[in-house]
Formats: sequence, structure tokens, C-alpha cells
Amino acid sequence: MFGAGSIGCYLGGRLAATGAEVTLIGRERVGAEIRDHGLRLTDLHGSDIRVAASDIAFDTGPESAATADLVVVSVKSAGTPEVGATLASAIGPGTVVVSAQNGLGNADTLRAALPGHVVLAAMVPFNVVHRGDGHFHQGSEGDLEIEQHPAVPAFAPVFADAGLPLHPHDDFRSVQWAKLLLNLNNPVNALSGLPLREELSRRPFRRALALAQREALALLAARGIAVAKLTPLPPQWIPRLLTVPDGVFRVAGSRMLAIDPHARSSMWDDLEACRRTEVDWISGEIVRLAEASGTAAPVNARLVALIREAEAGGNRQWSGDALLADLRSQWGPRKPAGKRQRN
Ligand SMILES: NC(=O)C1=CN([C@@H]2O[C@H](COP(=O)(O)OP(=O)(O)OC[C@H]3O[C@@H](n4cnc5c(N)ncnc54)[C@H](OP(=O)(O)O)[C@@H]3O)[C@@H](O)[C@H]2O)C=CC1
Ligand SMILES: CC(C)(CO)C(=O)C(=O)O
Repeated sequence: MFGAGSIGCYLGGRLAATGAEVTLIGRERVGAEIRDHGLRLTDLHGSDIRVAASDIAFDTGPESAATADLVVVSVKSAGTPEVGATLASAIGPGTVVVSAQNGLGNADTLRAALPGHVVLAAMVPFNVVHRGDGHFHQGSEGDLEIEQHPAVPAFAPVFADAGLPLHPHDDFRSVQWAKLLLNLNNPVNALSGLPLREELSRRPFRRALALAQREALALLAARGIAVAKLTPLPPQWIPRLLTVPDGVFRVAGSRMLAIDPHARSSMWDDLEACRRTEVDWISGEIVRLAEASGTAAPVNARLVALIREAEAGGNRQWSGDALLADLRSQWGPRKPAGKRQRN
């Protein structure tokens, strides 16, 4: 696992717990935490798994990757070029590399750095919260998805044994777009300063997310880009669901609210840790799609700008009403791509 953070420690720990030989590659502060406490991996269904420090290796450098069958990359997107360059001189022939990152382009970045290697994109649908002292908690549901490839059956059983089945997809880009639409909530969540469940329980924040999703969906439809159905509702219907009153959403959106009350988006984690966020790889993709279509994506562009401001110390405690009013004002005299709809 290259990137021992929330995802790397959770996936790596679950694999190690069923006997897989796993090395976590990460920062010394995380290595010290695991040496002191081992790993504790819990989920929303009450699963509680312990991995002793002696049962999982930890390195700060890439040496162990030289003999690995599989390297799963789980750093934030800004770190991908460095990981690609590091792996290029570290891994042996035949090592398969899987990107378990959000966004569209991380696997491509790794592929460019690792010609001759199989590099596959995967998608983690659930949230992981780092609760400290080696404890990582899966706060929402879902199975891992992966690009279809002949290399997958060699390692899929190890994931299945660990309770993390991999679902291969022929059209993985459509899966990545579907996840990106859900991740458009990351900047809204990060700007709200609230846990995900609390934020999604408040209609003005859901309306803000619906604005961002509608803008993205209109651009995707105009370009004929397919979006996979990852949730019971098709992605095109989710903005409508988001805008219903709170009481209705508590019932109709109960699956979206089935999140640990403490879970936050990974973008909130980044702001909290004063790290560069992944907003350029999430909302920024919609802005670039609009530019490539000769139009604008003012709502998503504004979310990028607000996250930039928050990275520089700006407001991270927006009220739902203020954020929604700010995003609506971006429409101005211009129309966003697609039909204008009130959220
Ligand atoms: N957290 C979540 O719930 C989810 C996250 N994701 C996605 O998964 C990916 C990983 O996210 P997450 O686990 O939250 O990220 P984290 O920031 O928690 O973990 C990444 C870790 O990798 C470390 N790291 C970065 N570069 C290197 C390097 N060159 N060598 C060693 N260690 C390095 C980071 O250290 P440092 O911070 O010091 O750079 C950090 O500790 C992201 O793309 C995210 O969007 C997807 C679904 C859910
Ligand atoms: C799981 C989800 C959608 C929300 O936590 C996520 O991908 C993230 O936080 O980056």
C-alpha cells in the first residue's frame, strides 16, 4: 500500500488480517502510531478487527515494492507524480499497480510513469475515518470497483477473502465519472465544516451539491459521456432527490444518510491537516470539461475558488444558506451549461 493514510491503512490492514503479506509505505508519524498501537479496523456494521504491529510491515521508502506482486497507490492526487517516479525505479517486472484514488486521471499519471507495467484504476466507494491510535473506521457502505483486466483474477481472491470483493467493470471511465459526481460533495462538505451526515441532512447544502451535479450532468450529457449507475437511483435523478425538504430526504435519501455520524469527506481532512486538497482533480475536472466544450461551469469553478481560499486560511464554516446564495449568484447573466433549473 503506497500511501499509508485512511484508505491505505484500512485496505492494507484488512488484507493483512486475513494473512496477506502487506507492507504499508507512508510517513514516519503513521509508522510510529502503528508500532505503538497496531491497527484497529472497524466498520458501521460492528466489525472490529485488530492487526498486531508485528503482523504488518511499515516502511517510509519504496524498497519493499521491488518484490511486491501488487502495489496499491493510495496517496492524494497531488502526490501521484512523485509516487509514479519512485515506483519506476523501485518495482520489478510483472508488478501490477492499482490506483485506489478519487478523480479521473491518477491511473493515467501512473501509466505514463510506468510503461511496461499493468496499471489499473480502482474505486473506493466508502468513507474511512482515521480516529487516532491506529484506529481506522469504515463509515459508509459499498464494494470496491476495478477496471476489467486479465491481471485482476490473480489478486481478486485475496481481496474477497478479506471481505473486500472487487467488482470488475468494462467501462471504468463511466464508474469514475459516477464517483466524481458523488465527490462533488467533497468541497461542499469541506466548506460546511460539518460531518457528512449532518451536512447532507441540511437542505441548503444539498441544494448546493445539486447545483454542482446538475452543471456536471448537463456537460456530460452534451458530450455523450456515459455515467455508471452506482447507487439505487440513476445519477441523473440524484439532484432531484437532493432538493426535497429535509423530512422527505430523511426517508427517501436514507441510504445517502447511512454514514457514521463522525465521518467527513477526504477534502475536509485535507483542509484540517493544512494539505493541498484534491479539488482540482474533482470540481476542476468539471471546469476543464466545460472549457473543452467551449462553455463555462460557474458553480464548480466557484467551488474550486472557495476551496482555494479555504486552503489559504479562508472561511471553512459556511452556512448552507450563505454557500447556496454564493453559488447561485455565480450564474449571473451567464447561463450554466444545460437547462437552468432552480435548486
Ligand atoms: N478518506 C476517504 O474516506 C476516501 C478517500 N478516497 C481517495 O483515496 C485516496 C487516498 O485518500 P486518503 O487515504 O484519505 O489520504 P490520506 O491523506 O489519509 O493518506 C495518504 C497518506 O500517504 C502519505 N504520502 C503521500 N505521499 C507519500 C510518499 N511519497 N511516501 C510516503 N507516504 C506518502 C500521506 O502523507 P502526507 O499527508 O504527509 O503527504 C498520507 O499519510 C485519495 O485519492 C482520496 O480521494 C476515496 C474514497 C474515500
Ligand atoms: C467516500 C467519499 C464519497 C465521502 O467520504 C469520498 O470519496 C471522499 O471522502 O473522498
